[in-house]
Amino acid sequence: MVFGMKRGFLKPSDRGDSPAPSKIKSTANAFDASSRLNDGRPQSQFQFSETCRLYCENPLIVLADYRRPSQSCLLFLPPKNADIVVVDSLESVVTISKWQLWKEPRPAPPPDPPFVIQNAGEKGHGMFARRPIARGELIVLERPVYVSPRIVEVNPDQKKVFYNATLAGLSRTAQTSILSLHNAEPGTEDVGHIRGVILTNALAVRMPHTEERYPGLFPHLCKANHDCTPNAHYSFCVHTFTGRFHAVRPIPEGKEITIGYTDLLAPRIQRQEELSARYKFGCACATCRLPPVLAAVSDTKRLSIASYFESMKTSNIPQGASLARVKELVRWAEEDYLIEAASILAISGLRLARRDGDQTETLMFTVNAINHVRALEGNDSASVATLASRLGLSIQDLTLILDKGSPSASIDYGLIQQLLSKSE
Ligand SMILES: C[S@@+](CC[C@H](N)C(=O)[O-])C[C@H]1O[C@@H](n2cnc3c(N)ncnc32)[C@H](O)[C@@H]1O
Repeated sequence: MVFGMKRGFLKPSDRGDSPAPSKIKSTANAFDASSRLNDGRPQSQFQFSETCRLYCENPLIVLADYRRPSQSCLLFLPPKNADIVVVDSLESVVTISKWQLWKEPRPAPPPDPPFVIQNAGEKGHGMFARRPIARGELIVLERPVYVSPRIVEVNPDQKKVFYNATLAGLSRTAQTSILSLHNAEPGTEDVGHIRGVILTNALAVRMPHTEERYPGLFPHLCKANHDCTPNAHYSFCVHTFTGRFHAVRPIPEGKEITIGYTDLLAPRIQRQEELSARYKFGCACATCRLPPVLAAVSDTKRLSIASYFESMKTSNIPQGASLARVKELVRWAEEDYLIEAASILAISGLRLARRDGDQTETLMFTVNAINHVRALEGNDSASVATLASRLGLSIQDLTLILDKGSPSASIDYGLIQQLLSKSE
């Protein structure tokens, strides 16, 4: 579950070094192969000299800086078909190269992609619905082409070489997709294009070997524009190493598919300031264009939810929280299609109801939470399975219940009761 993750987690102030190539050289010309690292020897056994450069074919690993073993390395995956580059320390690169997931077949995108990338006027390119998309439908699923930690340690003299190498190992298609991403960061020409590209486009990637989320670049996902009431949700599935968008409400054919880049619970003025500072645009979405009275209502609702979340930081069940208040906040979140917030609130509500021994409310909140998590992350989400198991219901039973009607209002609670009594 990706509660709380938002696109803008990588700020210019904490980005470290993320420059890049102005010219892409072929990998073979950029480095001398002088050592190999495919026999699993611990990195401490390697002799690093200032000019040491390293190649491995399976998978291809290029050690681009070498003075300290912890410094940044590149890993191109999968072997001989480099559609992903991972930048990390040597220790991590060795670990990553051994992930089982590279041996498994690559996850397939939806067979009939419901989106198209096209001109979005002043916004540049954008993602649009090719056909009507249902709530909870998987819109796009893809692996990142470029993943790096937030702070990349590179010797200043070697930055250009290093960042040239990061792209040089990729397939032509993957290179082209990175180079076609928008760069909203001025003044990055000196170190190359990719620094600004990461700042403008990065989405959070969960790495199986660390709690840290890494910035990742995706060919299609990064083409989606922002809306303060987005109709799609980004999540990252660590088991398949894929980023996904799901529709959080029905999207009509031709409508733009949008995600939230910033904290959607912040008031309008704050959202606009952040979008302007980081992404260099003034947001003119429908929520930002609300007349003053309605804008104030929208801000109040969002701030109230944010304040409840703040109080959840000290306790899962905040002091003084009541079922009535949580229900009201869920309703507000649903009215504004803030589905991620609605799902977190519903989970909080179910905890509260359980504490109070209120079985009916526990059931209602659990189903409500499942319904929203399904919209955010799809039926195969681990969070859906966890919530379903709390009810003692199978995913099939749940699907039967929830697919009778997508809005939470039309959930068939009678049927749930029936199934629950059957499973007891
Ligand atoms: C991740 S890119 C999105 C794809 C981009 N539009 C493109 O052409 O590749 C982010 C950039 O898109 C533009 N953008 C995104 N959402 C926007 C919006 N709601 N209004 C205006 N520009 C937007 C801004 O230039 C922003 O820096």
